[in-house]
Order: sequence, then C-alpha cells, then structure tokens
Amino acid sequence: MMTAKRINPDLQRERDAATIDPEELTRIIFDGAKELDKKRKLEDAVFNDPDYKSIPLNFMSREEQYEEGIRRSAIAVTKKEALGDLIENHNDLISYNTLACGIGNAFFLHESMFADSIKRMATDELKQKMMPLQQKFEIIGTYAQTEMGHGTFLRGLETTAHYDPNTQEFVLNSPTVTSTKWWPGALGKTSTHAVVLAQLYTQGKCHGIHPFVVQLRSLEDHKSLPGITLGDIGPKFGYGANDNGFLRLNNHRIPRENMLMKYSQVAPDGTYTKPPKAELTYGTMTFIRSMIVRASAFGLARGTTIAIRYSAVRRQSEMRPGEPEPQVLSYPTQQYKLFPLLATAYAFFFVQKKMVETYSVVNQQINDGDYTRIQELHGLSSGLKAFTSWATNVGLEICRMSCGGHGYSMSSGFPKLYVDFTPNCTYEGENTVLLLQTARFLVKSLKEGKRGAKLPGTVAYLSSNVTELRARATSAGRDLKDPRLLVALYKERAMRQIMFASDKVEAARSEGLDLVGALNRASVHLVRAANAHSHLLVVENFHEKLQELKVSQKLKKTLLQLFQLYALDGITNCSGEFLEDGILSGTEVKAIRQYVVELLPLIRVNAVALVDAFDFRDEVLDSVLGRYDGNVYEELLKWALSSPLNKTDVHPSYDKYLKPLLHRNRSKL
Ligand SMILES: CCCCCCCCCCCCCC(=O)SCCNC(=O)CCNC(=O)[C@H](O)C(C)(C)COP(=O)(O)OP(=O)(O)OC[C@H]1O[C@@H](n2cnc3c(N)ncnc32)[C@H](O)[C@@H]1OP(=O)(O)O
Ligand SMILES: Cc1cc2nc3c(=O)[nH]c(=O)nc-3n(C[C@H](O)[C@H](O)[C@H](O)COP(=O)(O)OP(=O)(O)OC[C@H]3O[C@@H](n4cnc5c(N)ncnc54)[C@H](O)[C@@H]3O)c2cc1C
Repeated sequence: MMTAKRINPDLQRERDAATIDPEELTRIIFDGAKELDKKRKLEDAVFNDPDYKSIPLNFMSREEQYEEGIRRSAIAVTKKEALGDLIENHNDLISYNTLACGIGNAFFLHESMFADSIKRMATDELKQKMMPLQQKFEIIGTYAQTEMGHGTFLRGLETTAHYDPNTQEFVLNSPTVTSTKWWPGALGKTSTHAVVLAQLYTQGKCHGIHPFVVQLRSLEDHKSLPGITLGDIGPKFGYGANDNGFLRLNNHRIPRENMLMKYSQVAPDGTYTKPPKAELTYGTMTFIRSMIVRASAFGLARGTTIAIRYSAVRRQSEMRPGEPEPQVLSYPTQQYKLFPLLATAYAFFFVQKKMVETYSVVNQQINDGDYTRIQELHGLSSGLKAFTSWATNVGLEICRMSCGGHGYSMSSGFPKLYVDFTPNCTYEGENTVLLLQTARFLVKSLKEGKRGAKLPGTVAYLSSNVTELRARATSAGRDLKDPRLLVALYKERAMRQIMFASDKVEAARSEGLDLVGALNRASVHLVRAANAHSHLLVVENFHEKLQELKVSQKLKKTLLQLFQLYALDGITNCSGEFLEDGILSGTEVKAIRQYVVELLPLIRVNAVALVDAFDFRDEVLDSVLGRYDGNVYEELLKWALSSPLNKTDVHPSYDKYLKPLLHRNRSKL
C-alpha cells in the first residue's frame, strides 16, 4: 500500500502518534490474515495489469464510459479463470469484479440477481440448462422487475404472461406504456436474457406475479428478438457506465419450462399450483438487501478515509497572529463532523457481518423447506438496509463538505462515490417502504410477545415489558459510558417507539379502520419505530463484538471509545426519543453531549490509523484528497493539467465566439 514517495509530514506525524497497529484491525475487518492476504493479492493482480488501466472516468463521454465498462467487465471474466484460489467465494468475486471493472461492473446482475433467481426458484431441469450457460458467460442475464409505473408495489406490475396450453408456451406482453420494464441494470444494450416478473394468467385466472426466464437478444448477432423492444433509459445521476434499460414485450412466446417453477407450477394443461409461501418469490431481493448493508459499511469507510486523511494534511486559519495554521483535523468542530461517522463505519462493518451470517443460516433453512424465519429475515434485512444506507448517504455529504472547496472537485472522489452510493436508498426496495415492512413485523412481534409467544432473537426483547427493561437499565448502574447501560437505554427506546406506533395502529383500528388503513395512518410513527429498532441492533451488535474480539488491550480501548462515540452521539441526535419517556433526564442528555466532545481528542490520536485500517489502496479510493501519501497539492495541479480543456492554451471557442465579441468594436476605433 505504501508508495516509495515522500509522505506528507503531517500525515506521517499522525501515523507515528497512533497507539494502535492498523494492521491488527485490518485483519479483523477482513476476517483474518488469510482472507486479507487474498484480498491484497487480488488487488495486485488487477492493479499490476496494464489491461485494467483507464483514463479518468470524468474525462469520458457516456458512450465511452459504457464501452470501457464493457471492455473491463469482459476481460475480467476471462482473466478471472487464471486467478485460481484467490476467488473462493461470493465476497471474493464481488471484490475482484469491483476492482477489475472499476467504473462499472456490467455483469453484476448477471452474477447476482439473475443467477440467484434461477438457483433459488428454477426447477432442476431448468437449472441444469441455464446455470452452465450463465457460469460460462455464454449468455448474459439481468433482473427485470421494475416497470415505469411501479417499482415498489409489486402486485401492481402490469406485464402479463398468458399460458397457451395448445403450444405449451407463455405469451408475454407489455399492455400499457406504464408496464414498460424500466431501470433494470444492463438491460438496454448488454443482456441477452432476463428474469422477467409478470402477472401469470392461466385457465382464465390471474395468479399474481411470477418469474420467467426470457431470451431478449440473438446469441448469434446480439440483435433484439422479434416481439422485443429494448433500449437504454438515458443518462442518470450516476452509474454512467451502466445501461439501465427499458423493455417492451409484444406477444413474445417462451416455453412453459422457462417459468421458475420450483415453488409454484403451471402444468402442461394449464393447471396452477400455488407456492407453499408467496414471499418465496421475493428471496433474491432479500439477498441483495443484505449485501447493501455491506456496501454501506464500505461506502462510509471510503468517505471517512478521504475526509480524515485530507483533514490531517489541510491547514487553515491562523488562530492567533504569527502562529502556524492548525491542521483542520485539530478543530473540534471538524472532529465532531467526522469522528461519529468513523465510528459509524466501524459499527456498520460489524453489523454487516452479522447480517451476512444470519442471511446464510436462514437461507439454508429455507432451501431445506423450513420457512419459520422468513419474516424475521425480511424484517432484519429491510431495516438494516434502510438504516445503514441512509446513514451512509447523509455521511458522505458531510465528508464531502468537510473537505471545503476541494471536496467539490471531481478529483476528490466524492461526486462519483456519492452518486453511485445514493441509489442504495432507492433500489432493492425504497428505504421508507422497507422500514414500513420492518415495522409491520415489529408490531406483529410485539403482539405475539404480549401473548407469551417465544420470539426470534432479533426481536426477543419485545416479549419483556418496559418495567423489566427499565429495571435492567437501572441494574446496569448509571455510568452513562457503560456499554451495558447504553444497550439497555437503546432497547427501552426501541421498545417504547414500537409500543407507541402499535398503540396508534390500535387506536386507528378502534375507530373502524381496517389494518391496512390503520398501518398507513400510523406510518410516520412506524418508520420511527423501525429506525429505533435497527439502531438498537447496530449498537447491540457492536457491544457483542467488543466482548468477543480477542485483540490487544490498546485496540480494545480504541474500539470501546468508538463504540461509546457511536452510541452516545446517536443519543444526542435522537434525544427527544430518550427524553420523552424519561429514559434519560435532561441533565443526563446534557452530560452525554459533553462526553461526545470529550471523546473526540481521544479518537483523534488514532483517527488516521483507524482509516488506514480500512486498507483502501489509492487506486480504489480514486481520490486526490485521500491519497495515502497525503501529497494532495502537487497531485491536484497534475490532475487539473490533465483536463482535456487544458490540451491547448487557446481553446477553439476563442476564434468562434470570444474573438468576435472582444474585437467587435475594433473597426470603429
Ligand atoms: C460490497 C457489496 C456490494 C453490494 C452492492 C449492491 C448493489 C446492488 C445493485 C442492485 C441493483 C438494483 C436491483 C433492483 O432494484 S431489483 C428491484 C427491487 N425491487 C424492490 O425491492 C421492490 C420493493 N417492493 C417489495 O419488495 C414489496 O412489494 C413490498 C415488500 C414493498 C410489499 O410487498 P407486497 O405488496 O407484495 O406485500 P405486503 O406488504 O402486502 O406483504 C405481504 C407479505 O409479504 C411479506 N414480504 C414482503 N417481502 C418479503 C420478503 N422479501 N421476504 C419475506 N417476506 C416478505 C410481508 O412481510 C407480508 O407478510 P405478512 O405481514 O402478510 O405476513
Ligand atoms: C440505479 C438503479 C438501478 C436499478 N436497478 C434495477 C434492476 O436491476 N432491476 C429492477 O427491477 N429494478 C431496478 N431499479 C428500480 C428500483 O428497484 C425501484 O426504483 C425501487 O424499488 C423504488 O421503486 P419506485 O421507483 O417505484 O419508487 P416509488 O415507490 O414510486 O417511490 C416514490 C416515493 O413514494 C413513496 N412510497 C411508495 N410506496 C409507498 C408506501 N406504500 N408507503 C409509503 N410511501 C410509499 C416512497 O417512499 C418514495 O418516497 C433500479 C433503480 C435505480 C435507481
């Protein structure tokens, strides 16, 4: 990671003063020395390969970005084969693709949602036919669910698949403008196939949305097939290299076997068999939601790395005449902007591990036909996806602004980081909608808990009552920095928010509203409750990790400080919810505000080491401000000089427009 170049002395001083060894922490983040070694070898394989060099994305047109994305994605597939053991699991594959494809992985959906849908929901016969083609990249697939008119409300999708028993085919149609599939990644120009979600009609009855494998383009010349109209939806906020697309189907026929029929079936004569659980169709979305928690951790880690390194290098404002200008990292207000986000990034790293573990356990149970934990997984993944992606989205903007003017330059890396991250709040389930799903599960769990039912792990606390929770908090003592007390406080806050929202639902019900109407009337409270619950899970999990980790005393102390900062700062940001039921007194909230300020200089000692521990190579960070060597100013100048506008001293527009303007009165003189 370290280059032979001179390290900026301010940054070097920060590293020399650190009390922790960042490498010890890096090994924890990346699941041990072996995995870390693999990650670094993968990075070497990509960054030492000249085929993966591109000119900066910011200097390319959209068409050039798309072509470059395809070029890199295609060579990544072939080069991957030579990497052997370096790609052992799904995480390795994602890491490799992210590195290799750089500006945009054209095959993300091919290897995730398309492959997962088939593995999860196809019959064995269809799997045997499709999976080798998918794995060998003889076809390219995507996931076409969202339509122009509906993304959230899946039951409202309008694409139809009518079964024709005479030919044993489904006939697919886009009956309205709003039924046009719209947004799916790699749909416009790249994919040859898609898993298409459509309303299934057989024997004159609609059975709701079901997934079908549909071929879109010829495997000979890549032309779209008859009955298929495809295209790119145009430039977006970000993701310039990706061809998010539209699709219209006009009497397009596919064989009956192309329906994903593991759980629900249409027999050759058209007889329909429903799935054991309708939600099984939604499993692929749950899988990606759990991955977005990981993306949130990495996104915030990247933003804080840039902002904290740059803040150590940047000096601004003589405090007293003649004194050296301080590093901006020395200002408490700068620390207050950045260190809670740094602590949040660590909290998210730990919770994403928990999310992935829970996902794989429950997913295995589902594969084995045990559906008892589907709802818990849905509540957990929806809540954590929304909670973490929103926090990262907000955090990245704070990081950018903390870099002053240079944060606004593309060279900072923030514009691309932000525009590519922010759709995590929208795709794979819009965040408000997902928190409402979590809340629905919480309200139900609270009710069941009151009836004495045994509740699953993440909501087990809802079978207690607030008096018990308060007693537990009291027995933890009243040291407001004690992790056990902090977890107990968050638990009571979540419980009370859930109770409050549930009471509002009940009140609306008693006024005669049906459940849906009552949930809608109480929805603002429900979102708050789901947020409080997800916040608790992050805090509680961080605390558990602190207890489990076998690390040096110095690192333990630093992680404890990060935990305290995360938990205490979280309280100050939502203090109303802790005050309104007397969970904390006004005096205690004021004390907590002061503790947050007191933690800042303690974290400062290790701030640079803590971001170094995220182990982003400069090529990955792609930021002049966040460089490991801190040589920001020299590189800013180089970056500007490489701008195409600076290719010539006099731009052609001078002769076209400026000269006629400037010289227009000359003849008159
Ligand atoms: C480093 C890592 C990199 C990673 C990078 C990532 C990049 C990613 C790139 C990605 C590119 C982007 C790719 C894309 O964007 S792909 C498109 C993604 N689209 C969406 O996510 C659509 C969001 N909408 C829905 O999911 C549903 O329609 C919702 C959930 C809103 C409502 O649904 P619906 O109106 O039908 O139903 P209902 O509310 O009456 O509820 C009915 C019942 O169903 C249960 N239920 C609902 N859902 C689930 C579930 N999943 N598991 C288990 N259960 C579930 C629910 O609890 C309820 O149960 P009950 O209460 O009745 O018992
Ligand atoms: C970059 C990107 C990539 C994408 N890739 C894919 C892909 O590969 N495949 C695919 O199928 N789709 C894809 N999508 C589509 C994406 O999944 C949807 O946009 C997303 O699910 C949100 O749905 P929507 O656009 O209908 O939003 P809407 O539901 O229209 O949301 C608009 C507003 O309405 C609110 N709202 C909606 N319903 C409710 C409710 N019930 N209660 C309260 N508030 C509500 C929302 O909170 C939001 O504020 C992609 C989108 C983007 C931006």
